[in-house]
Amino acid sequence: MTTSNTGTGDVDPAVREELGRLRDSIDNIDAAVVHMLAERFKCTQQVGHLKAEHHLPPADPARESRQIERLRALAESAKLDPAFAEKFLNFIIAEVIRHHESIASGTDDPANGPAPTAH
Ligand SMILES: C=C(O[C@@H]1C=C(C(=O)O)C=C[C@H]1O)C(=O)O
Repeated sequence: MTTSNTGTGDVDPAVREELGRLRDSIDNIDAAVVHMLAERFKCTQQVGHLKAEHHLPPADPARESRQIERLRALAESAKLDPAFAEKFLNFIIAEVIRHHESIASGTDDPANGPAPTAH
């Protein structure tokens, strides 16, 4: 019978140390991703308010196509799976469009980010 390693077993200390070092980097990267996404959503919330104010549609498929082409090329040169990069961007854009629809209909959650200041 095989036993699964739950992470609490008798692991070589050198392996445990290497794992801990790698996980520290993963935690730093995850924090950076969260901060970058938060900044991106701050911008897209402002775009949403601008669009609602000027009666522009929430989604812009032509812009999205250009972004996807660009991101796929960037992913390829970074040795990241372009299909994954595309899926990831589409996932984010879908959420942004949902926010833009809520802003346009006046049902947006203020927790998603403030309206831009008056100009
Ligand atoms: C942010 C915008 O709105 C939508 C969201 C996009 C995004 O998250 O990058 C891109 C295009 C639009 O469908 C925009 O038009 O720039």
